[in-house]
Amino acid sequence: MEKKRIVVKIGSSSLTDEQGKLSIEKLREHVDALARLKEEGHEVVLISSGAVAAGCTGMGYLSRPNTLVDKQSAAAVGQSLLLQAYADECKKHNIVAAQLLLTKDLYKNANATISKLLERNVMPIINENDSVSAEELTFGDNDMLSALVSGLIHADFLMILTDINGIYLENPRTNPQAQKYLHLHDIPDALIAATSSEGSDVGTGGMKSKVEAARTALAFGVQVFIGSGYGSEKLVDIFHGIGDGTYIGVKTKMSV
Ligand SMILES: Nc1ncnc2c1ncn2[C@@H]1O[C@H](COP(=O)(O)OP(=O)(O)O)[C@@H](O)[C@H]1O
Ligand SMILES: N[C@@H](CCC(=O)OP(=O)(O)O)C(=O)O
Repeated sequence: MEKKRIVVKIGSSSLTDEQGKLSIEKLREHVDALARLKEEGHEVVLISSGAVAAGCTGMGYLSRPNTLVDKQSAAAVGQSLLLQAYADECKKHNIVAAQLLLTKDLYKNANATISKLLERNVMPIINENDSVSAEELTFGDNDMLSALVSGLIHADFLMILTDINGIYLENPRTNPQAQKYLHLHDIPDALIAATSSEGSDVGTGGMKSKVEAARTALAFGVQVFIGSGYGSEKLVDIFHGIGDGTYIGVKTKMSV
């Protein structure tokens, strides 16, 4: 099978429990799936949210804070916990993890480093450098960061994992009858207008920021999947076109 360069973005909603706290069980399942993707011979880059959620307990916050400085402080506490958890789980698969904290001004400087890490079979784990970002979520959020990084490193595929299994005509939490898109060739303006920025309690940007990110990634020639999945085969399944979500810019079955 041809080696592909794959960027996987995991949102806060896919890393937290019902109380909004970092779930090591969920994180472990993601790492098992990332390891399977690497076993298939692909280069894998992870963009992971979750620093704010992981840091709330240490800061004494009962729920996700609203002010910028509170979120930045929670991220400062949570980022090290998040990375330690990833490093521990990666080690079980003999994967070395590397942390990159990027800002909008300087993210392009990471290109050579990411390439070198991939060359050495190390898995880059990227987040925004929340505690020094001048304004909240300067990339828009990690969805846009994942699209920009995908373009920067000439990725073949961007997989955006979230707590909902694809793009619906309307937010299914508001309208449970809403129809789901299985495949989109591109992201029309009407879809961006129709999607909501209302997300989960722990997430940022809702589906709107994901479809905007998908449009950016497509413009760079990167194929996109937005959806969810369970178990260690979920990312391999997404790659093979049988993921539970919406494929954008690709035929549902990828050639392998
Ligand atoms: N049209 C839509 N289709 C699917 N989900 C939508 C739509 N509009 C809004 N959403 C919401 O987007 C949420 C995912 O966004 P978010 O909470 O930011 O996730 P993440 O933490 O993974 O980035 C879903 O839980 C869903 O309620
Ligand atoms: N950088 C922040 C996450 C920002 C963000 O985009 O969150 P999400 O919508 O859950 O992907 C953090 O690590 O908590």
